[in-house]
Amino acid sequence: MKTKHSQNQSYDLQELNFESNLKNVKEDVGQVKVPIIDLYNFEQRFKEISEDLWQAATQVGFFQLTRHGIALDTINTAFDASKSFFSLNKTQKSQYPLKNGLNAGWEYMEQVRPSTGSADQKESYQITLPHMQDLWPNTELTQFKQDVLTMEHQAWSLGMKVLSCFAYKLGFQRDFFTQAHNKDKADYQSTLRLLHYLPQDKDTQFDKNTWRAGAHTDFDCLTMVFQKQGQGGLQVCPGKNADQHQSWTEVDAIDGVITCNIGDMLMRWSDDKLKSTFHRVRMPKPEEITQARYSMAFFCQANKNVIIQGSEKSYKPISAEDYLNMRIAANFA
Ligand SMILES: O=C(O)CCC(=O)C(=O)O
Ligand SMILES: [Fe+2]
Repeated sequence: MKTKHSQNQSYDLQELNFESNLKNVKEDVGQVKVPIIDLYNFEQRFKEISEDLWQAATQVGFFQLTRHGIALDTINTAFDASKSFFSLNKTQKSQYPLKNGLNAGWEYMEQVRPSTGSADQKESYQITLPHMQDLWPNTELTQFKQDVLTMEHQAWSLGMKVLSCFAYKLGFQRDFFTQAHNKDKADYQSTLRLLHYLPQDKDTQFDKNTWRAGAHTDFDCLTMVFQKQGQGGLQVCPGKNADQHQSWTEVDAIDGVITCNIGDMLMRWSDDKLKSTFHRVRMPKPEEITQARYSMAFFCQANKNVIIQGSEKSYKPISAEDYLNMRIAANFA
């Protein structure tokens, strides 16, 4: 477990200063509607879907996808693989440790959010394809790699579909973001993250700074979160700028429905048109306290050598590698 770092630290990135000074947010649960977008008949309905996604991403920053083409079976198989990995004992899991700065491997309560200064109550295993050497638990789990790779590929494909709609609306070629998230290149850095939020002992008391995942915005272009029915707790707070904060709204956890949010990389790339949104995972309620929560998140992160800058040049150009490194450094000691 890592030690706390100062909450009033100052960072080079404006995004991180927002995050470390996150306050003024009402603690009541709000009523913001998270738009639901049906991707049925994607090719034929491309323009209509693009308008719906644009509306959701510019107004709210969070949306949920239905009829997106990833079979429930694929998702459940990946959840089963995830559960089997986290069920290994610590000695087994520690053979596959998180590689420094590379979003690959296993960590246990190592992520400290700038907004809270204390460790998230979770463990995670991350898959970033070019960095998986020695990280697959093939000896313990013979089917794991295959099941997880299937999920990774399908999540990437869907992410590229959604991003093609944003490319179209931003006036880029439709495959602009697909080129920028090229799986065949060594500098690919999109990540599938398996998450296990820890069950808690009934009698443990936590202070109000303890979270399953402390409030944050994501570093990437687009995040897709897979949740399981009955394992809720994800909350969002629309409005990126700390002055505009409203209140937190709980996002429904529904099997097969994918919850998406815009990350800071795409907010920059769109000259702030698309909204990256604060979110967090609350601690379990008393009646849920002994229950674990499993989720999976796919982070579309542009390849390392891609330069992030929008057509209006509102931000200085920065490579996706430098951008991600600064964000990872602020979260992992
Ligand atoms: O587990 C969730 O529902 C959200 C996870 C998340 O926000 C993250 O890992 O960035
Ligand atoms: Fe997140």
